[in-house]
Amino acid sequence: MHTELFKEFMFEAAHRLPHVPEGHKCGRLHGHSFLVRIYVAGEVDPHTGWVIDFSEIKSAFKPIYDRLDHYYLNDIDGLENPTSEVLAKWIWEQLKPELPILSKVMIKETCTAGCIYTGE
Ligand SMILES: Nc1nc2c(c(=O)[nH]1)N=C([C@H](O)[C@H](O)COP(=O)(O)OP(=O)(O)OP(=O)(O)O)CN2
Ligand SMILES: [Zn+2]
Repeated sequence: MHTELFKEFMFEAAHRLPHVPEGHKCGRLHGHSFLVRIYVAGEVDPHTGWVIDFSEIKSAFKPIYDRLDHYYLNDIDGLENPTSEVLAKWIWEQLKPELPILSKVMIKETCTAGCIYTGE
């Protein structure tokens, strides 16, 4: 049986978008409670009944979480223009080597707006 799992994380961070048009509200410094949903996909092990222990996803994401939570995202290498799209790809690139069965990274930066990156 093949399944896709997810685990959610929330972090708080500040950012501004440097390439928006003059006067755009996102050019100003502001913050979000970012929601990150990490997806993995694979075969369910018949003995354990799972693809991977959710806690392994948490452990793999922890060093990334520690770089993001309560930071100014624009100061982080690779996040100088921290849109949801750029952030989702950045997280993918950090996480994929540690979690090869990673299948998607979803970011929600507000209650109504977000992005899904699948590595392409
Ligand atoms: N494609 C993208 N568009 C925007 C991004 C982004 O990362 N990718 N980011 C922003 C801002 O960071 C902004 O904080 C979030 O945008 P928005 O949904 O417009 O914010 P609101 O919650 O104020 O939206 P309303 O639905 O109008 O209340 C902007 N665009
Ligand atoms: Zn924003």
